[in-house]
Amino acid sequence: MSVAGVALRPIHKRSGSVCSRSSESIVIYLTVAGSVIPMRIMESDSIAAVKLKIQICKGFVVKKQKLVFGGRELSRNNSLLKDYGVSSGDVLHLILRVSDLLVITVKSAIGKQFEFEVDRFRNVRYLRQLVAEKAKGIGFINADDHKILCNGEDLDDQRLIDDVWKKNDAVIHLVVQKSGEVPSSLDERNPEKDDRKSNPKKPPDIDSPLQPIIVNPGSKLSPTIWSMLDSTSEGLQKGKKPIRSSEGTGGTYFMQHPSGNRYVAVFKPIDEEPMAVNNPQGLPVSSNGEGLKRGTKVGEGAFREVAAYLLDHPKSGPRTSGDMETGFAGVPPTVMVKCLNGEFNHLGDYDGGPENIKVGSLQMFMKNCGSCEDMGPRDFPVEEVHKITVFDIRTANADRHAGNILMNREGDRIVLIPIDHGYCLPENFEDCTFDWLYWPQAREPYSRETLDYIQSLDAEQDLALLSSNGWNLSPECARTLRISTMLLKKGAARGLSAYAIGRILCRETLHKESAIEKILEKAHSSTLPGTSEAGFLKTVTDLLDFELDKAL
Ligand SMILES: Nc1ncnc2c1ncn2[C@@H]1O[C@H](COP(=O)(O)OP(=O)(O)OP(=O)(O)O)[C@@H](O)[C@H]1O
Repeated sequence: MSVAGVALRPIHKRSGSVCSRSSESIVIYLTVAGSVIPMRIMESDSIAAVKLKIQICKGFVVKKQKLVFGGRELSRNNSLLKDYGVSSGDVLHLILRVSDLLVITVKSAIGKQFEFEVDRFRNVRYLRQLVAEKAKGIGFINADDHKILCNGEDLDDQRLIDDVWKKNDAVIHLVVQKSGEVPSSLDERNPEKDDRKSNPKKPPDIDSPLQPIIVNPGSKLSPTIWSMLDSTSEGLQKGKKPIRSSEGTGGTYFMQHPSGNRYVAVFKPIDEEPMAVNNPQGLPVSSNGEGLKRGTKVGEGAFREVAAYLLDHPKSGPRTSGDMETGFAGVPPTVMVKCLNGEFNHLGDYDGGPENIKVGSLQMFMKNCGSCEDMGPRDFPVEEVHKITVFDIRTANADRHAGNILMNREGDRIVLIPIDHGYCLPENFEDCTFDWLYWPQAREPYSRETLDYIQSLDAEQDLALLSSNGWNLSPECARTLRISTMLLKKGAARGLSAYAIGRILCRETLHKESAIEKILEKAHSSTLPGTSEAGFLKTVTDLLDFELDKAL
């Protein structure tokens, strides 16, 4: 992944065209990182065109932009600004998804060159450890006894990579040079910078800064989840601070391993979700409680994250208490926790008291080499795409863009890891969007194994599972799960592809209702008031059968 994702200077200045006045143009105001930028655009511009203009005039690359207006993400690129109700004088919030990973090239004094992808919030000490590891492999001895220079300057171990990068181009060129005597441990080199040394008696924020929230005492957490909780908790107790991700619209924190050498988990507090009171991106608080996607509520994202993990059954069947198996789609293990730390975004002063405790989802940090946004879909294995399509269809996911699928390499094979499920199981289908719909793999038939998995799904069992874990879905969300599961099973049984099934859930344009929305409308108008849920679903089933037969 390249750091050149967000160019901070205008990429191209064109006077007299996109940034200039026109008789049909309107002025909107973009708020970004605390500043307000007026922009002249055409009312009939599509969202894609506006993003392109922002790129041309302001230098922020299109795929790193998220626009929010009136509490709603302007996520459909082919829709027009006016479709979303934007008019002259309106204020749009621009959120920039800056990548956390930087590509760093390190050159040794003897000309050997290494390339690393390093999180921008890591420090130089961490980079030196990476160099040492790599150097060992090629017999380059005592690499740890070298110093790292950038433009001739000796970089202190505690300097953040982000800080170093700011003064440089897309790639940092560092030189590793043998030093006279470099102390091997951080404590020897700069004791006052280690929290524990400088203040050995400083107590941890609370006795146990992190605790799982277990609603049903009968349900057991898996050893994998316990190990994630233990490492995160120990990391916090050792002063390893949560590090806020620069990506995303909500507060997402990387939780460090006690060694400080890697991340173990990702914490998302409910009060920092988009449009919640403590959102660190400065999004306005939701006026009606609705989240960024239609049919979701602010503050429920963390529950949805946990529900996604619980519902992602392994191939062998529904997750039982304490189960460690990876789910069919590979949703990372996720649990609800409470956590206390001064690094989180707090409205008032932080005093470490009980009112500062945050509730949110804690998800295992998954090793990755970027997201599906970073490359075209051509090389993704069909089965990897299919497992995501199965999950998204059955949960009617309203936020499946390519940035929410991480990629990892296992040998030559690319493995896809679905993340960010805070908008799955919405109350309605209005904002269902699947980026994979236009990937070629979505048109391939499902394999026998996938078909068997799909037929094993049971929405009633799923609802009971969520309920036993403390989340009783609202009747509207439960209906979504029932209908989506039914659609997936019926479509797959007819031999339809993920594309053919998925497109029934998605709107083509902002105001054109999807097939499933039309079916629900028809079902409503053809059932009498007071009809039972089972009766209503029977009508939906008949209409769905008709729609699916049309797709054959
Ligand atoms: N389980 C995970 N393992 C590794 N990295 C993760 C994980 N979850 C999230 N991330 C990283 O954190 C970033 C922000 O997380 P995420 O996309 O879930 O936040 P968000 O605020 O919900 O985003 P969005 O604006 O897309 O809704 C991701 O782009 C990804 O790089």
